[in-house]
Amino acid sequence: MKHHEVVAAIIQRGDEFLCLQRGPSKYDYIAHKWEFPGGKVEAGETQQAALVREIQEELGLGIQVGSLLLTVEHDYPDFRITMHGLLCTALTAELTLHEHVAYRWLRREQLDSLDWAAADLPLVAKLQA
Ligand SMILES: Nc1nc2c([nH]c(=O)n2[C@@H]2O[C@H](COP(=O)(O)OP(=O)(O)OP(=O)(O)O)[C@@H](O)[C@H]2O)c(=O)[nH]1
Repeated sequence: MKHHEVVAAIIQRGDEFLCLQRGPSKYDYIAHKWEFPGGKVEAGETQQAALVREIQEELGLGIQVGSLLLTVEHDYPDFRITMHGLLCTALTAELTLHEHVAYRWLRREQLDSLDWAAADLPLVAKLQA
């Protein structure tokens, strides 16, 4: 089965976290789910560089990458991911959705109100712990 190394940015602003909703997908278990922005790490790229690149591409946002919150191994029916969730801060205020369909800034205790991608549930649980 295919395996991807993925980085996800848990972007904090004050006491709120940035949550993004994916649009349609060929995989129904991913479509319209909420996630932290990010994507696949390319060959030869560091996790930090991949995250800065993805957040610029997806949101037009500059970020400072901080520490690792958690690495999650998750098996979806058609592929596997190793996802590193890194704590980040936004360097700019404005964001534009280039790939996602919606965004929300939510406080810790509100995070479990969203329909998250399955791989993100351990990240959400750790933020709420
Ligand atoms: N970015 C991101 N991907 C996640 C999260 N949770 C999760 O299961 N994934 C999955 O991890 C994979 C990451 O791929 P992506 O589509 O975001 O990455 P990418 O932009 O590099 O992909 P592409 O250029 O191949 O379209 C997707 O299958 C996505 O569904 C998450 O919180 N953030």
